[in-house]
Amino acid sequence: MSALTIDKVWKEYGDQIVLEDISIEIESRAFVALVGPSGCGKTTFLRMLLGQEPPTRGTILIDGRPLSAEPGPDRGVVFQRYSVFPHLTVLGNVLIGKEMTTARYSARLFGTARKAAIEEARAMIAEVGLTHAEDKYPAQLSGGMQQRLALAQALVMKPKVLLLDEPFGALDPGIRAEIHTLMTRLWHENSMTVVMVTHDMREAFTLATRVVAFERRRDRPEEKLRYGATITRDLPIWPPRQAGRPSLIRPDRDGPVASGH
Ligand SMILES: Nc1ncnc2c1ncn2[C@@H]1O[C@H](COP(=O)(O)OP(=O)(O)OP(=O)(O)O)[C@@H](O)[C@H]1O
Repeated sequence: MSALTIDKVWKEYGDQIVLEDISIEIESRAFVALVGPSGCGKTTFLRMLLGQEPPTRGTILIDGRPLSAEPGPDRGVVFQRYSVFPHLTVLGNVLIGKEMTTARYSARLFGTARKAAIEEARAMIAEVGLTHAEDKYPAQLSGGMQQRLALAQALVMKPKVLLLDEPFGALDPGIRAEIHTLMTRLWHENSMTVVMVTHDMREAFTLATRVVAFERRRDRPEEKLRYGATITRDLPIWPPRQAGRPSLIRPDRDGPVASGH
């Protein structure tokens, strides 16, 4: 389970109201694409789900319980850039999360614990197609490979909720299509709920189960500070997609495993 309940959430910075009265239930294993004009508070919303920012008012629950005050291993995040550590190799980047949580002070694992962690990391690296690049550093990877690495780094921690902030926004169209296929597979195979901010409507409709739009209802310059953005649309994708199940209508394209049609 990994359902999110956002109930009457507001976010204000000083006099500026950024988000206003946001309420939404996100069902377990959904893939929500969040769209909206620049500056309307999409990243702020993700940061609240991550636990980096508290709401000014309202509550956010995960599986019925309040979010912990700090980002925890139950939530993973991938940004458009800079999610990975430049001074660690591919393997080091995927291992670091385990090392930090298991060996809190030394950030090093030993013996069988280390062996098990390395095995898990290698399996995850294979999942995202980077086995041949295990010893490379991020600067030696293409943009698409870096984002695959960022996904592996987040997913090895088995997050219940994966938060994506325009993770594919800087990639070329061809590479983006490839990584969309990978993302779809990862969503089907891993038990997680995904919330992704994107500027790209095509991406939203390609990947999501539901597209949610944030917008300011009143946007005159003198009203900008007094009214925040809220949810103005909430569109389920048709035909419906369900994690782990092929789509009824396009099983060849929209499912966990390509059927070879
Ligand atoms: N820490 C902060 N302190 C003060 N204001 C902030 C802070 N973080 C965000 N804001 C303000 O909140 C508003 C929303 O910013 P946010 O980055 O969430 O928008 P966005 O929808 O993600 O934009 P974009 O699509 O351009 O990335 C902006 O006006 C920004 O200046």
